Amino acid sequence: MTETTEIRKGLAGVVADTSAISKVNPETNSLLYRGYPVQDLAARKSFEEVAYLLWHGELPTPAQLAEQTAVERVHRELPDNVRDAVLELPTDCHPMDVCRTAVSILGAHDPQAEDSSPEAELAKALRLWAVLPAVVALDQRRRRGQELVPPREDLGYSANFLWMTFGEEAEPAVVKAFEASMVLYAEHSFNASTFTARVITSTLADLHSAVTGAIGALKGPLHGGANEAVQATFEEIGSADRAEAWLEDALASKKKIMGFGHRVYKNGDSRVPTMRAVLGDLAEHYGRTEVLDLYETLENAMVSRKNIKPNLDYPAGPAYHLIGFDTNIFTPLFVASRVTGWTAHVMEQRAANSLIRPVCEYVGPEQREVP
Ligand SMILES: CC(=O)SCCNC(=O)CCNC(=O)[C@H](O)C(C)(C)COP(=O)(O)OP(=O)(O)OC[C@H]1O[C@@H](n2cnc3c(N)ncnc32)[C@H](O)[C@@H]1OP(=O)(O)O
Ligand SMILES: O=C([O-])CC(=O)C(=O)O
Repeated sequence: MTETTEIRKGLAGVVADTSAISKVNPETNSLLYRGYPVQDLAARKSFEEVAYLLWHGELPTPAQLAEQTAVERVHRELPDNVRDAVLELPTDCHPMDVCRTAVSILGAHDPQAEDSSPEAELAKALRLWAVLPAVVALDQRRRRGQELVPPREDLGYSANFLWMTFGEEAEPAVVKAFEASMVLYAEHSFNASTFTARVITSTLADLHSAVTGAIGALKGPLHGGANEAVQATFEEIGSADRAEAWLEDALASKKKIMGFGHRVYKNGDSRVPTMRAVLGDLAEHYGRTEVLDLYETLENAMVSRKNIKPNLDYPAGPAYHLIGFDTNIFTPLFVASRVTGWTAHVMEQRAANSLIRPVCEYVGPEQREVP
């Protein structure tokens, strides 16, 4: 390396490959999945249709959707051996550890684990997507000392997810809100967890390994873990009248404010307006509009103090809290959604693979003799 080598810490701004799956445009503050604006997909399409779009590049015809739905509904139940393994895990480990472990075990049992043909990759992606709600729901229930609730084949993906988690049918307004969050979380180009999945795939490792690694990358609070951290912040602050003082203290002690800022968007996150509206609907639905006061006060204070805007995790955290999910389950909800984007990227990477292996500038000691 020469003295003029430019080092891009965190690969910021580095264009590592091409992708046809989604386009994040910070200039226009837009996000397209396969060309479609995400806010329009969230308003008009089901999560099942969006999953199909991400995997296949086009929205499904009714027949294609019916075929995918039939497979998804058959694979909703957690196999006994995976369920038993999950139940063995300590209840004080993080639910992301449970997700990561469950996906790894599912891979070990998958008959097509080592088959990386496009057909097998798609089949594995679909099965994993279908079964993840059962992992998340089981984990929340076992921690609460509740019985497992089996899936229902007569419900759509989101309604069934809520059914398995809470053991009762969710109201349509809640299903709609949850569904929108699943669509918004599904895909976001070369974010850290997706890039992790692509790095793992680039070594020709299997799809379950890529998703297991991606879950590890998503867990951190600088990425997916922020939605949980936002709820913790809200609980620490307590009420809107304390938000400004809390923020002053937090900034004075150089704390990162979770749910704010983004590596790519510098003027707000394209998904926030839609998720903020969803949070507003949920707050009205549950009669909890005081949450919105705190939300707005903290956002306004952060923008006026630092000019840093919220990211998707900021409205998603309190929205999931209102629905009734335990805080430590929020990032696994992100997993259940993002598994669609991750696996679309696994397939795209495999179709035009090159081992991902950057270089670094060595700054350790010069060569020396072993004493
Ligand atoms: C769905 C998602 O994964 S979205 C991301 C979720 N993550 C979070 O919400 C965690 C909080 N946010 C952050 O830590 C950051 O904004 C990141 C990691 C998301 C992006 O960070 P980067 O692009 O690397 O920017 P970086 O962290 O260098 O921040 C640039 C400056 O803004 C400040 N900044 C950025 N975000 C925040 C924040 N949330 N709170 C306080 N200051 C912040 C940094 O301290 C830094 O200030 P400095 O130049 O005075 O040192
Ligand atoms: O793109 C990123 O860096 C993080 C993000 O918003 C996401 O993965 O949804």
